[in-house]
Amino acid sequence: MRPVGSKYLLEEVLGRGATGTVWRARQREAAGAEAAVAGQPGETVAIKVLKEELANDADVVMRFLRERSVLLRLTHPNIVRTRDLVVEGDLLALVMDLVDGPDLHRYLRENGPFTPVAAALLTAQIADALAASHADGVVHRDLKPANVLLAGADGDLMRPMLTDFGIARLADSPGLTRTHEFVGTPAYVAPESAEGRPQTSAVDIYGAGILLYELVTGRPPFAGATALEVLHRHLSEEPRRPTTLPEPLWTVIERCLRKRPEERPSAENLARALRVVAAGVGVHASPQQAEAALGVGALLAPDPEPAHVPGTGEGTGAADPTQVLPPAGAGYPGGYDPNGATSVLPSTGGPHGAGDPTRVLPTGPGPAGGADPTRVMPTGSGPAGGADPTRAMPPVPPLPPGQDGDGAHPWQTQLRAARDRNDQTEVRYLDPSEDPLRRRPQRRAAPQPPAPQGQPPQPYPQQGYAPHYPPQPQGYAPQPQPQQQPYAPQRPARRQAPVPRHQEPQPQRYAPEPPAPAPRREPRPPRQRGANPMRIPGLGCLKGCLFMVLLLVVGSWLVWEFTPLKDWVADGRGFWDTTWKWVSDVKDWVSSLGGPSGK
Ligand SMILES: Nc1ncnc2c1ncn2[C@@H]1O[C@H](COP(=O)(O)OP(=O)(O)OP(=O)(O)O)[C@@H](O)[C@H]1O
Repeated sequence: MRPVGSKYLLEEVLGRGATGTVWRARQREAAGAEAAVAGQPGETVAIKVLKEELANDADVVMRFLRERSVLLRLTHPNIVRTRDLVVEGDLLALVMDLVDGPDLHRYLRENGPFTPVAAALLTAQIADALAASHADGVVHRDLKPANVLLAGADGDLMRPMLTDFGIARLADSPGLTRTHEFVGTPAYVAPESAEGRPQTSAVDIYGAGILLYELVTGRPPFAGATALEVLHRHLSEEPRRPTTLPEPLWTVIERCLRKRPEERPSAENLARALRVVAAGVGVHASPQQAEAALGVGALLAPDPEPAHVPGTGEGTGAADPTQVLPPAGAGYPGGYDPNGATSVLPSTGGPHGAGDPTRVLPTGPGPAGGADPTRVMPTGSGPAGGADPTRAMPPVPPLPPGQDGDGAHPWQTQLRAARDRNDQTEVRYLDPSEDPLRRRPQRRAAPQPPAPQGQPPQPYPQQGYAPHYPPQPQGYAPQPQPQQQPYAPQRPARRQAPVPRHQEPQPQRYAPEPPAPAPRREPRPPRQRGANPMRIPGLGCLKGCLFMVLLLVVGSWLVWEFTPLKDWVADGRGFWDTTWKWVSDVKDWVSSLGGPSGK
C-alpha cells in the first residue's frame, strides 16, 4: 500500500495507459474543500497517477492546476467523475470514481462487435457526454474504446462512461514535444489533428464516428502497417461502407468521418440521430420509425459554434481548414501528397513551443524546429527549414512497411518512440486460441477468403440488424424490445458462433491490420464410389435386397422351367412318390445290369 497525500492509499494496479497508471485506492480520510467530492474514510476510488515525465514537467503541473476547475466541474452520468486532483512533490494524480467494469476496448475484444442497434445506443450515450463537455468548452481529443468504461457490464445494466477527459490537455506540453512523443491514437486521430490544423470539438465527433464503426465491425476503418500509413489514410481515404451495415447507421458514420470538421454533426445532433437510427433499424421498428431512420441525414446538422481547442491555432491567423483540403468529395487521388498545394500547412501562431498533444507527426529539425507548435510535417534540412511555416512541405518519402532501421527518417524514429510509448493504447486483439476466456473446444466456421486491403472487414456473425441480447442501458433493466427504448443499448452476443481465425482482428502495433489469411483447411476430397456399386448385397442395403429377390425369382423360374417339377405338379404326384420311383428305377436298372452275369 502506498499513500497518496494524506488522503488516499493505493491498493492495486487496475491498468496502465500512455499517460499513467490507474490504481484502485482507498480513501483514508475525507478530502479537503478543494476536492469536488470529499469522500468518506474507507471509500474506494480510482486514482490515475500520471507518469513521472509528466509530473516532472513544470508546464504540465501548471496546466494541471489550471485545468483543475474544468475537470472537477465536469459532471454527467456518462462521464467518469474526477473527484480530486493531487499535486504533491513529484506526484500528479487524478482521483476518480471507481468504475466497476471493463473498458469498451476489452469488452469488444472479449465479446465481439455490437449489433447496429446496440452500437447506436451506446454511442448515443457517449455523444451525450461529449455534448455536455463541449457545451462546457472541453474537448476530449482522445476518444477511443479504451477511454470508455462500462459501468455494470456484468450485471443487468450497462452504462458507458467516458474517462480521461482533460488528459490530452494536461499532456499538452513542450516537454513532451521535446521528447518527440504525442498523446493520441493514430486509428482515432482526426485529419485536422494529424495535419496540425486548428482543432475544435469536431475532432471528438470524428473519434465517435471511428468508435461507432469499430463497435459494429470489430475494427476501425483505417488501418495500416505503420502509424504514418494510418494517418495518411485518415487524410486521403474515404471510409467504405461494410455491406452488412444498415444504411441509416452508415449515413451517421459517414457524416462523422467527413474530412472537413465543419461538415460533421454536433454531439447533440449525433446523439439524437443515433437514437432515431436505433429505433428505426431494429426488427421491431414500425414503418414510421424505419422511415425516420432513413431520413437521419437531416438531423445531422453541424455545430454552429464548436468548442475550440486552445493552442491549436484558432483565431490566430490559422489557415482556413477548408483551404487545406481539396473540395468535398474530391479526396486525394493517388494518396496523400504532403507536397501538394492542398496540404500546405497553416501558420497557426500558437504559443511558442506549445505542443499539440494530438500532433502525431514531429516537428522538423530546422532552425526553427519547434517554433510552430502545429506544424506536423518536417521542414527538411535546407537553410530555410522551418523558417516559413506556410511554405510547401518537402516530399514525404514513402514509408515501406516495417522500415524503422537506423537510417530511418526522423519522423520514423519519432513515430517509433511514440508507437512504443503508446503500446497500451493501441487496439489489440487476441487470437481466440490465446485468449484464456475463450479457451475451450470450438468448432470453427468454414474459412472464408480474407478481405482485401482497404476493404471493410466483415463483422462477426450477426443476424442482420436483429438485436442479440437485451441492452444494459443507463438505469434501465433490459427490455424485451430494446431497440424501441431510446436508452437501451443491446449487448453484443456473448460467445457467439466462433469466429474464423481470419476474421479475428490480428494483433498489431497501432491499429488492427486487415485480417491475415488463416491457414486454409484442405477441402475434403469428394467421396469415391467403388467399382461395384452394390458393396454389401443383402446386408441392409436396399439394392442388395432387391438383387437377392431378383436372384430368387430367376432361380425359381429356372427350376420351374428346366426340371420335371412342372410335370410332377401336373401329375399330382408327391415329392416322395417321385423320389421313391427314381430310387426304384435305379435299383431295377442296377439289378438288370447284374442279372445275366449273376445267373
Ligand atoms: N475510473 C476508473 N475506474 C476503474 N478502472 C479504471 C478507471 N480509469 C481507468 N481504469 C482502468 O485502468 C486502465 C488504464 O487506464 P488508462 O486511462 O490509463 O488507459 P488508456 O486509456 O489505455 O491509456 P491512455 O488513455 O493514457 O492512453 C483501463 O484499462 C481501465 O480499465
